[in-house]
Parts: sequence; structure tokens; C-alpha cells
Amino acid sequence: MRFGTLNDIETNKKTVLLRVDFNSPIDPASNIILDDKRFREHAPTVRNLSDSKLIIATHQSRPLKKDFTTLKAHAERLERLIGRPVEYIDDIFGRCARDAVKRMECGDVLMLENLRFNAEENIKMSPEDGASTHLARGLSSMADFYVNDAFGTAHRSQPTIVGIPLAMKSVAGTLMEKEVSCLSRVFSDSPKPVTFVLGGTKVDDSLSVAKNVLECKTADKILIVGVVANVFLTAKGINIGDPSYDLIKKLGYSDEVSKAAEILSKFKDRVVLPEYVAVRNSDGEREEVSVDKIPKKSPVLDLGIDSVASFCDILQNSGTVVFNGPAGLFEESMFSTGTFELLKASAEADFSVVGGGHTAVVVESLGINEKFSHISTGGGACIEFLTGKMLPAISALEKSWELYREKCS
Ligand SMILES: Nc1ncnc2c1ncn2[C@@H]1O[C@H](COP(=O)(O)OP(=O)(O)O)[C@@H](O)[C@H]1O
Ligand SMILES: O=C(OP(=O)(O)O)[C@H](O)COP(=O)(O)O
Repeated sequence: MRFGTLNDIETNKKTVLLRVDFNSPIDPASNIILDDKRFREHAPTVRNLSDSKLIIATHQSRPLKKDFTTLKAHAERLERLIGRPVEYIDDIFGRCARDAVKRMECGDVLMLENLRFNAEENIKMSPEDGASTHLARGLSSMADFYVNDAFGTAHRSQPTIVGIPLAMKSVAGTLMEKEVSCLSRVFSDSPKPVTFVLGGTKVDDSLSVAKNVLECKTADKILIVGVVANVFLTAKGINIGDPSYDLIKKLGYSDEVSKAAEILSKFKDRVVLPEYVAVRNSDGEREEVSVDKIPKKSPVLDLGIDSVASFCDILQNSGTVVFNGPAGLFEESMFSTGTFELLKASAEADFSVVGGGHTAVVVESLGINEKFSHISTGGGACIEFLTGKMLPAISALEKSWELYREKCS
């Protein structure tokens, strides 16, 4: 890695500004945090910084969304998790925040207000512009070191992600380091053969990942499931029925059909499509059909049992599995078989990685999370990483390391 980590800085008695991504599902009516996975994943970094005066900064949601809220509940949740007091302050870099920082002693933890309450944090900008914002200048003046642990936000070019690292000595936190090293391993020394499972509804992202990992020979095989499979089947000239085709149109992915066709023509032998699917029939029940017999009026909602078996066979013979996006409408138990069975088979691989919010939730609900080598905290960030793009947060940390390396110890 070409950026600094916590091992490269001496934080004892120093003031550290830590950027995390505590953006979590919240019940807007009660403000209760519904899933604290990201808190649990950032906890090691917080613990590693227990000898410092620790200022924590995060965002929650976006302006105008129902779960765009203050961070009092986030501070309380973190406090419970780490077993140490976390003071919440309803300010970001104004006088109240600065005074609170001045009062801090070693071991204290302070949580600032939602970063996206500041307009500048909601704007995509260059690192140079980011560094010159009031937000980046105000925050960087409060601490000796900046630690970016927010992998979930690593694909955003916003002031705290790309600007602050230009303005001060910055390193990656424990979670950022783990995400980058685990996801990078997919591209380098992962056990062979490497199989990707691409499903869910983000067809454009999945096609970019497929193209990248097939072209650079990262993936030996790609198993296509979910709505992504319906696009590929259409590209192959198969009639997937009106409801499934209407969903593709509604999601705005009609243009992706020709891109899927291009991938199929180039990499036919390495892209595996379902031969059998499950539809909801006119009685509202699950019905198994082969793909050349999909009824005109029935939506395709899962992988068929025979294809589940053949896909599991491929997964069981894979050294590495990267799984991103469910195989069907798993929220309905009738259509959860494909997702559940494929995930269980993937968990047995020597090296197994899961990306995507829905997929990670299923893995936890099946109680097989410990069996996976890595479950990414990033949705968009993980998928952009797998498309082979350099994430803005990582390039900013690398630049910071170049600029400040000498001054870090
Ligand atoms: N064939 C299908 N038809 C309709 N919805 C599907 C189908 N396959 C998967 N889905 C839906 O995809 C959603 C998750 O997709 P996505 O957001 O891309 O996953 P992730 O959050 O893991 O990246 C789930 O709500 C699931 O019900
Ligand atoms: O949850 C996040 O992204 P994700 O939903 O793609 O995992 C991050 O906190 C980034 O949030 P954003 O997509 O509002 O910039």
C-alpha cells in the first residue's frame, strides 16, 4: 500500500481527527439505528486510538432524505459498543466544537455533528478545492493527525475525503486498510479458480465489474444471477416475459442489454447464465421453468433449482468467490433459495468476499458471516473498487503520504 497507516504515526497524547462512515439504516420516526454493522467494523480503529484525544466525524444520509439526522444516537451507540464515554456535540468546526476539543484529555472521545449539515460536504470537488473549503480548513486546524477509515465513502470526492488529506498529515484507519488489502487480494494472489457472482439490481455497475475482471483475467468465471441475469438472458435473445422486461425498463437499464451482448460475445465461455429460473405463476406460487419456456406474464424472481445445483458445484470448486448482489427476491422466502444456497456454497471457498448492503444483511441473517474471509462495509465503494477504478479516498491518502511522510513520526 502506498499510504500510511496507524503503525506509521505516534498518536499518544495527540489530537486525532477520525473520519468514519457510520451512515446506517435508521427508523426516521424513532431515530433508532437499525443496523450497527459499520459501528462494529470501525470499533477496532477507535480502540487503536485510545491513547489520543479522539475527534470522530461522520455523515448520516443526505440532505432531504428522511434519515438525514443529528448524530446523538450514533454517539450513544458507539459509547455502548466501546464501553467508554463518547461526548456528542451539535457542531462541526465552530466555536462550540473548538472549545470542546480544547477541553479534551487523552482517552476522551468527541463526536462532531453530521458532516453533511455543512453544505460543502455535499459537493463533489477536486482535492485542491476540497482542501480550500471552510470545512477542511476548520477541521484540519483542530487536530495533529487525520485518520480516514471511511471506506464506505471512499468513492466520494468530498472535502473530508479528498480535501483534508491534502491539508494535513493523514493515514488510513484499520478498517480502510483491511478493506483495501482484502479487496486488492482479489486482483493478485487469490486462490484459483476465481469465481464472481454478480446479481441484485445494479445492472450498470455489475456490467462494469464483469468487463473489468474478465478483461484483466481476474475472474476465471462469472455466474450471473438476479436482475443482472435477466438483462444477459435478454441479450442472448431469450424472452424473459413482460414483467421482468418491464422491470429492466423501469430501472433504466434497457441500454445495458447491448453491453451485456458485447460481454457475451467476447467472453462466452467464462460467463455462466441460468438455464433454469423460478417464476411467480398465475396462482402466485413458485414455478420452476427452463429459460426457453418463461411464461409471458410471470416475473422471474429466483434462480431455478437445477441451476442452483450447477452454480453451487462451480462455487464449491472455486478457490476464491466474490459475491455481489442477491440471486433473487430473497425478501420473500419462496424466492430466497438461490441467494441462500449460493451464499452458503460461497462461504466454503478458501477466500470469499461479499460486497453490497443487501447481500451482507443476508449473510448475517444466515449466521455464516464468520465463514467469509471479508464482508465489505462498502456498497458503491466496494463495487467501484472491483471495477478497477482508483477510489478518490485512496488516491488522496497516497498523495498525503507523499507530501507528509517525513513529518509523520
Ligand atoms: N429477479 C429479481 N427480480 C426482482 N428483484 C430482484 C431480483 N433479484 C434480486 N432482486 C432484488 O435485488 C435487491 C438487491 O439488489 P442490490 O441493491 O443490487 O444488492 P446489494 O445491496 O447487495 O448490492 C433485493 O431487494 C432483491 O429483492
Ligand atoms: O452508505 C454509503 O454508500 P452505499 O449505500 O453505496 O454503501 C456511504 O455512506 C456513502 O453515502 P452516499 O451514497 O450518500 O454518498
